[in-house]
Amino acid sequence: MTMRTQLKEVPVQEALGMRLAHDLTRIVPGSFKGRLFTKGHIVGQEDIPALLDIGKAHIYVMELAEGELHEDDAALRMAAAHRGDNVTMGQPHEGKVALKASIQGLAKIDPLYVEEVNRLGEIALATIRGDRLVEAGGQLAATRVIPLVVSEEKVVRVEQIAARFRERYGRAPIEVKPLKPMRAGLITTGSEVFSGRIEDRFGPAVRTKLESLGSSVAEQALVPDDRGEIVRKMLEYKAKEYDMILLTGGMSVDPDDRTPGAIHAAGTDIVSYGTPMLPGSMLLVGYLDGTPVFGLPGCVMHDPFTSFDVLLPRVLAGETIHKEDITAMGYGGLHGC
Ligand SMILES: Nc1nc2c(c(=O)[nH]1)N[C@H]1C(S)=C(S)[C@@H](COP(=O)(O)OP(=O)(O)OC[C@H]3O[C@@H](n4cnc5c(N)ncnc54)[C@H](O)[C@@H]3O)O[C@H]1N2
Ligand code: MOO
Repeated sequence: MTMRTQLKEVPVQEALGMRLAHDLTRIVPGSFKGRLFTKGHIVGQEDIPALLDIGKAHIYVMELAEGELHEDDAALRMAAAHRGDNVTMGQPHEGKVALKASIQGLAKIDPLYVEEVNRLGEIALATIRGDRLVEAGGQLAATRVIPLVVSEEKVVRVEQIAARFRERYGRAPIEVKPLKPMRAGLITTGSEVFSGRIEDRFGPAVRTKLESLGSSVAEQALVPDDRGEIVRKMLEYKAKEYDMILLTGGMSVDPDDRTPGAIHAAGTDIVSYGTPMLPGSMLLVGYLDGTPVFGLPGCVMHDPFTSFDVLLPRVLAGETIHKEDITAMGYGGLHGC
């Protein structure tokens, strides 16, 4: 082993038979971005024009010093440090290692952890937002070091931050919580629906949403805009021990909007009526003796992604929603209006 990593530049015309020290990227706007050559590839005669085409007049021949890591090995070690339950780790690709969800579930990624790692410098850890639904195979994070060669000490620092996180929270920094199948009782308010003036469109929308997450609507009732009727139905569903009670419609400001009042009158501890996210600002979330209750405004029937799509996966993952979870939704919560 040499004392310092030796990176020797060799003109491509003289590189015949030499091994590439890293993946080489080709980008053609609009049609291609990826690796043209893989680390370890032995340069052949036919490769020389292709290398020149991507602007490589020289290649690196590398002898790694003790205490230094190649970008691929550094990325693999860092990804392994971050990785927790239900997360798969890919192979290095242009010095980058991706972490993906192996199941549908709730992504758990701590923003302060991500910042602490990135504060080290020469390290890039990019993630999706945590506490959001991720589908099986969906990406969670990708990590790499910035230089081609990095001191091993830097990677050890990442491993120490990850170990401290695990010790403190009893879980890995990046993991996916599985969703429990839950049975919901659904109460659809609205005299125009109850009387048959218009067809119910909320039931099918909520049913589809729950089923896509492995849960179901066990029972649905249509009720008029009448506080007493709504309260009675809620207490009936509570007695039937459904895992969740969902109410639709009548969530805004009209005199016929009786749903929030009824949810309160039934004895629900209201965590929040009103959510700083659009669409879904009139959503109510609370607990009736421990059973999660959602009051769903009209937009949930219409928009594909609302505050309900943020909060439902958390409830299905077994988490309790607190007031701070709601107030934190405003920043980045404007999706449409
Ligand atoms: N002046 C204000 N107007 C509105 C506010 C506000 O704060 N001030 N909030 C807006 C927001 S945000 C939403 S979302 C909507 C919907 O609120 P509601 O939950 O009260 O919805 P409804 O008034 O009950 O119904 C609205 C609309 O949707 C139809 N609907 C309701 N349920 C069903 C169903 N099961 N099947 C088919 N169609 C249904 C209903 O007939 C109305 O057309 O309010 C904004 N306005
Ligand atoms: O509950 Mo409504 O957005 O917020 O459309």
